[in-house]
Amino acid sequence: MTGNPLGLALLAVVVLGGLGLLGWAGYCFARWYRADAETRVSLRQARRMRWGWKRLAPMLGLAVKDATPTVLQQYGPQEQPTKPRVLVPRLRTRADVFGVTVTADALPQVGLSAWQDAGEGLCDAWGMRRIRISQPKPGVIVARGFRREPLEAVIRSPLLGPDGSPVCRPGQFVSTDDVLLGWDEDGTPIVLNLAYSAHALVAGLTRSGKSITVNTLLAYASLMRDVRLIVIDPNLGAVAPWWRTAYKVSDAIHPDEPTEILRWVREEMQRRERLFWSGRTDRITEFSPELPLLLVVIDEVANYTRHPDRKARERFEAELLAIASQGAKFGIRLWLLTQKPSADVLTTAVRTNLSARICHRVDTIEDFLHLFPDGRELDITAADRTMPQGVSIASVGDMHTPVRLRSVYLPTEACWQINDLMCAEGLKVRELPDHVDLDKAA
Ligand SMILES: Nc1ncnc2c1ncn2[C@@H]1O[C@H](COP(=O)(O)OP(=O)(O)OP(=O)(O)O)[C@@H](O)[C@H]1O
Repeated sequence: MTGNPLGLALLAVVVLGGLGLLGWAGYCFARWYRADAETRVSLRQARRMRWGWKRLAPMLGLAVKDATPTVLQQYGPQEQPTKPRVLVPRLRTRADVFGVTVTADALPQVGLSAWQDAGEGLCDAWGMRRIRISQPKPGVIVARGFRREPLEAVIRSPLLGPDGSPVCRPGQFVSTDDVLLGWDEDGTPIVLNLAYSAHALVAGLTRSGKSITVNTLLAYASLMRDVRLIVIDPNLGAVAPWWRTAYKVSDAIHPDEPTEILRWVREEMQRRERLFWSGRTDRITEFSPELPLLLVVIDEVANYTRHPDRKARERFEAELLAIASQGAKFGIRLWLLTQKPSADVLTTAVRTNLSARICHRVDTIEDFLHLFPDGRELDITAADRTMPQGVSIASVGDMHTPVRLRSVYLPTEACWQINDLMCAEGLKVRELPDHVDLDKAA
């Protein structure tokens, strides 16, 4: 066979085909292996959709008959009339935790409106709860099928493995990496970029999901090698997991200690001002372990801004305003959390500088309007008793209009575990307070 060129060519084709098949099988296995349980269900569903497509498309009027004879039919024997061919749009599928996205070629007479008419049939045949059909560009149809509603699903943070323990390592991220906050109702990921964003305000009634949303931010930030965390929380809830590793922490109820921390931040801003001269710039855009981005998170800020000690309260507010209005260009990011976002909690001067807004369920439309002044024109509101825990109205980054956001689920226990990891790598900054005995608590 070695001397036979045809044999050699055949052997090469078989070997290459075999290798291609092996590569494809490897790719499918890797995709399957890396997927979580929900994505695996979607992957199975996507396979069924592809297999049944040739039969389904003509039934739903998404195929066309082409009577043009092929070259063979044209020049071959002409005894029988040529049978029209059935053209079915080519289908590509992409599975994710919510369902399957189908991309198909539009055919003549089978454009967007034909797909929209077939929407209900597709929904039933593909076993979806909802389907959204769009045409992102001429000739391409996208049908997004939802097995699960993104706003109803509880989706664990990608920082956690299937058993709920962290699958991340300290220093894994940098401030320019996107932080996945959650998904909107169409399953579009909502991300935040600490380096390119500014300050933020998070509001919502108690148990509406503020801490879980901010856990994600704190967890990613603590794993960024060019970010330092400063956490202030009079209720201890948000600060406790980060007590050992954050750069500065406070659980004081009186405003004086937090004011001291904010004063240090403001002095740091003054120190950084010199860099503007040497760098011939008016803002810091690049961060490093030596010049880190400072993320300041203050939970239940109303505790300080409405504290009965008027003088202490005013000192706190003065520092807060200085950081809110000037801090961003010096590499400071301020995140304020409050149950009630009213004017007596945060002055308009502070509030207008908090450009990212996340509003979990609030009591009144006025509370919602404090975050979204044009809220009456929106068709969504957070003053809604049916709004589930973990869902908010959010406007972050360069979003044009606010969206409903389902935050990823990162429970506080997981934050403790991430901090255990950091401590194991020698990143402990301080011991837990004297009165805390973790062994006893366990
Ligand atoms: N994204 C989410 N996915 C699933 N469940 C969530 C989510 N967010 C919140 N929850 C549920 O809601 C509960 C309350 O959330 P969280 O502690 O974040 O509320 P909170 O607004 O911070 O309350 P408080 O102001 O009292 O601290 C959580 O224990 C969890 O069970």
